[in-house]
Amino acid sequence: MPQCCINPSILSADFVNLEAELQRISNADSVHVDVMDNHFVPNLTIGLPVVQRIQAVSPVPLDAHLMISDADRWAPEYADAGIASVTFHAEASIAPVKLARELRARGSKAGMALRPATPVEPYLDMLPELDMLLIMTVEPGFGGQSFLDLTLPKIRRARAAIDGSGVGVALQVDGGITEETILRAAEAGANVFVAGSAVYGAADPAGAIDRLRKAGSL
Ligand SMILES: O=C(CO)[C@@H](O)[C@H](O)COP(=O)(O)O
Repeated sequence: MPQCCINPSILSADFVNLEAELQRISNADSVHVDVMDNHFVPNLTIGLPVVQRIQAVSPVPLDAHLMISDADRWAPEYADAGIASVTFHAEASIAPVKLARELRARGSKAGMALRPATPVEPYLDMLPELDMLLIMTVEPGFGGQSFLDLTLPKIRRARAAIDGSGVGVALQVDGGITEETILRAAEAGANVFVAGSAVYGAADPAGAIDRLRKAGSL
């Protein structure tokens, strides 16, 4: 039975009533926070002080997805701030193995993300250094895009490598996850699912999370 985590993107939340918004999605396993710097991606969101504020009032752990340049410089600060899981982009790191080790040493889970066009093979040797591998299923930068089916073979290859390695790395997908696409991603081998629009576009976000869990169950 695959683990099925739904991580609604907090960026759609009402920041005035942040605590209440987070309570509406407290049946999620974690809250996925999109940090963008208008450099690694063409969009600008929030930084560490706001992420810390979200963490202070969140009923579930945070999963910070850093879509920022110079990950080696910035990601350890998120770990130092006590963020439960910190994911950096492989394309933004000069020394990804060293960075993953540093995140763990500072008390966070270590996640690494790959853009849709980045192959997984060059990174398979470092699976033991990771708690989570994120395969982006849209081009990072914006919510509301369509799921890219062309990423499915890469998800399958990553699943085979994780199973073959015997390490317990979670395989996360992010982008375009809906009640229609989640099963395809699960069948390919993903077991952690980020859903933004599908949750916050619904009248009942908690109900949407339950429906996604059901739709993605194998
Ligand atoms: O990081 C990203 C996009 O860059 C994602 O987290 C999306 O923000 C998820 O939103 P939907 O695709 O579910 O609307």
